[in-house]
Amino acid sequence: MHLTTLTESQQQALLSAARAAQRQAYAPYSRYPVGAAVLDDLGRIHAGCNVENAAYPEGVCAEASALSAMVLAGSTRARAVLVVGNGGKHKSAWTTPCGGCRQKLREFGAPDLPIYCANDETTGPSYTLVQLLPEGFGPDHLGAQA
Ligand SMILES: O=c1ccn([C@H]2C[C@H](O)[C@@H](CO)O2)c(=O)[nH]1
Repeated sequence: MHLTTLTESQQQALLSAARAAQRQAYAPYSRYPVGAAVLDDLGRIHAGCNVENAAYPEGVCAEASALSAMVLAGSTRARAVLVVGNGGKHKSAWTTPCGGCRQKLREFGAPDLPIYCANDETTGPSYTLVQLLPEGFGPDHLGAQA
């Protein structure tokens, strides 16, 4: 895999944390379990899974869940994110963060925040946050720093 900015041990830890989280997903409606893992500025990993709801819009994405765990643990800086979903084997089907989650990542990540895609069998492409959310609005616009 090509998580070049991370150590091999961090890569493997992110991947296994996200895969373990995916197995815990509560996705009875979409049947599309997702796991996410965030590496924070202290080198810690925080995982999350999607948690759906009978009132569909109340569902929470895996990335949002992982970011909440990071904030709960006392960090507001994400250094890398890995998302695991099984959309299919075609390149276009890799699970990338939804629009809302791209904005949530913008709150806690630099423009070059690496976002890695994987499924439960293999790893996929990676992107930077600015690639997925160009010209995004963030804390800096408000004179704030997360
Ligand atoms: O990056 C993504 C994409 C989708 N989902 C969830 C939302 C919903 O529960 C299910 C289907 O969209 O997958 C995530 O958690 N993260």
